[in-house]
Amino acid sequence: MSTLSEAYTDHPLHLHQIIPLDFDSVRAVPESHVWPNSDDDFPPADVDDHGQFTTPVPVIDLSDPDAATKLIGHACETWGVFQVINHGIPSSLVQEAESEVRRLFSLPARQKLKALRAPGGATGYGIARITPFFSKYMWHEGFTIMNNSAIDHANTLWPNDEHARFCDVIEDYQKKMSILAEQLTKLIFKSLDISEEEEEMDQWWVDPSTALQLNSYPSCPDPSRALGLAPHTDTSLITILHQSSTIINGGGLQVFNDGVGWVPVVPVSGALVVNVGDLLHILSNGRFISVLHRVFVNQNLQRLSMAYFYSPPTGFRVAPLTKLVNSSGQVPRYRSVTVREFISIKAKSLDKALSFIEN
Ligand SMILES: C=C1C[C@]23C[C@@]1(O)CC[C@H]2[C@@]12CCC[C@@](C)(C(=O)O1)[C@H]2[C@@H]3C(=O)O
Ligand SMILES: O=C(O)CCC(=O)C(=O)O
Ligand SMILES: [Fe+2]
Repeated sequence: MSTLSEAYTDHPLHLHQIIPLDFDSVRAVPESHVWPNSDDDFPPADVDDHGQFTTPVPVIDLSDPDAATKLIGHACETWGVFQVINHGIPSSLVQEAESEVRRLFSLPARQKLKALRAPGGATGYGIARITPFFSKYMWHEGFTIMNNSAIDHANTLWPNDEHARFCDVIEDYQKKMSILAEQLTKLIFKSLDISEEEEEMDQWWVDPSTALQLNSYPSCPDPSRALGLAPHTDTSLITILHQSSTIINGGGLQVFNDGVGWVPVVPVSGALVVNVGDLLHILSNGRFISVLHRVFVNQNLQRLSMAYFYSPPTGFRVAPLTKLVNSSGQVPRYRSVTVREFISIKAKSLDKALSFIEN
């Protein structure tokens, strides 16, 4: 059985597509990082007299899972994203993890480069994998963790015993995220009226593909000319995201909603953001939207986020769920692909990946 990190080895990148800028040393946005002005499409969504968005991203309370199921199904169908509260992850753990992430990105650039992602590798320090698809670089640095890779990289980042706290907190965070991801996936299937036993999923729950992506968006001398993360959809089944509470006027994470436009995902205290990814879009035969999202940056504040990507095992075949297609009299919109195959298609074609597997 291949692992998630092995799925990326067939798609090596060049070092200039991995090494982040030394953000501490720049006083202006270099030409390589200047994006055309996107003021034209922001703020597009309607705002009321108090400056509140009239169509905010749904916030769902998980303390009553039965009540949440319908709301989750509706949010996946209309937005492809929602925020969850009362999700059972202790806020102290989330805060500790955020402060470890801050400690990591506060290291000097030369130190962080010791944990640089290898050209054919999947884990470690570096810029977003989607970089080669754009002519400009993003105002972003990331650190990708898969399975136990945090330990190896943390040893090089903090050669003394300062890595232990980072490893312990991150391990605990990954464990709790995997429980929540499984719970959310089961609720999502329930909302589709699919029970987990119907689709041979035993192996799925035992050996899901998971990754934790730590993101830093350093403060930027001219945020109107830079972009934190370019528009993309996640390859995952679902992504669970914690964002630091920095409220960035007109910035931070934004999601695209057809008919509404780009809408900010305003941080709600204690909430986690849940995105529908491409694999759930395929399984639901396009009913659930793989949400397009992007990140803007701020002049004074660094923004941090932690994204937990949850997918079936890499060898698992993903196709529109039979029961769903049969019961609604639809035809399957997508052919079946293994998770590994889809990662490979996405690595080569990014936003065209779904159309490449369309029937
Ligand atoms: C499992 C993964 C999803 C991801 C690629 C990765 O190997 C780890 C990083 C993830 C990330 C984070 C930023 C946006 C994104 C598109 C990227 O370039 O790297 C996602 C990838 C994804 O969802 O495909
Ligand atoms: O930082 C964010 O809010 C979004 C991060 C993201 O989209 C990702 O890691 O895929
Ligand atoms: Fe994303």
